[in-house]
Amino acid sequence: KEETAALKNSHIPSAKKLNLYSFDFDDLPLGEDLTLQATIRMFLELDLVNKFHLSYEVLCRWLCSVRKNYRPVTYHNWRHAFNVAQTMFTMFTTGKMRNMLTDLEVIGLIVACLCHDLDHRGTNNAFQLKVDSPLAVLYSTSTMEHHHFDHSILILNSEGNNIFENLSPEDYRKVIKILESAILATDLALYFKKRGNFQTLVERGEKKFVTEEKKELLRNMMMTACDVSAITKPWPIQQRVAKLVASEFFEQGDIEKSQLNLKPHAMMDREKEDELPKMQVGFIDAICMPLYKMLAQLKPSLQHLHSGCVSNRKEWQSMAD
Ligand SMILES: C=CCCOc1ncc(C(=C)O)cc1-c1nc2c(CC)[n+](C3CN(CC)C3)[nH]c2c(=O)[nH]1
Repeated sequence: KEETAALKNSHIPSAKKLNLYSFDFDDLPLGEDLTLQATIRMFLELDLVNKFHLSYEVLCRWLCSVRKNYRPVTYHNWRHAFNVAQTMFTMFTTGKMRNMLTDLEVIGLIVACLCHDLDHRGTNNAFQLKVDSPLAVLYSTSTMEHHHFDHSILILNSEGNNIFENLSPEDYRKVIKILESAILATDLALYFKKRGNFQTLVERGEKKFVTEEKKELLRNMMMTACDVSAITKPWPIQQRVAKLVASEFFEQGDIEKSQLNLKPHAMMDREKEDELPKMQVGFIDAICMPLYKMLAQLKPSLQHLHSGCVSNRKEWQSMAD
């Protein structure tokens, strides 16, 4: 398609120009095409095209397919996936995590970030069950996350979209396993289940994460850290994103009230909008802060994420007071 050719023949701006190495990266100034070029730039900066003999044209076609397979929902759209991937890129580079991971893990995680919310409908797992969506029949747990992974495989299996076509059969099997585990890990229910194990390792001063099990645990904690990384951004960015998240939550709450005659979760009830700052502080304390604290303990070069989260918590707390 012409979109693939346009991207393939376009001049890709430098990482410096795109501010890709910053934990304070803001996608707002970038137009749609520039988000695709910035993603290509990340693959080039990580030298993934050479290391895995990626066909540049297939990479461009695959990226156009991924973006097209995100629905234009209020928050869980292409830009969310793009931002999550940029945080992962910055954790690898500025955050100095790269030397803890193999090349296969690096490409697996970047692809997982870009694909982790594919075909999201702007509603959560609980909602799928409430409306008896076919997805809930297919997957009773981590419903959406299983669908996002499925959709990732669907795209890879489409003509001219398999970026992993030149990998050895063994590497192919490994990277798909990394992809599946990483995408499923974005279900916060799984994060809660595994966080204790990670805490034990970090408190014991684990630095290497050598066994397969420990590597998978680290990768999956990184996925959650990237997924909620908007909570660490400079306040004006965090406030803008929180409004998008809140409106998507409220859209679901509206449906639950009007069409399902159900009382929505407070977070999804626009009549409780004044409680959002308090809920954000709760979300930060329950989910975000412990994770960024552990990651900063493991790698001091990740401290910026923790500091951003601390400073946004102060902003939300002052709004709640
Ligand atoms: C202002 C509040 C509404 C917007 O909310 C947000 N805005 C931005 C971000 C972000 C990552 O930047 C994150 C949130 C945000 N996300 C939340 C999530 C994850 C889907 N949960 C689940 C449900 N609970 C278990 C029952 C844990 N509670 C949240 C919350 O209170 N805020």
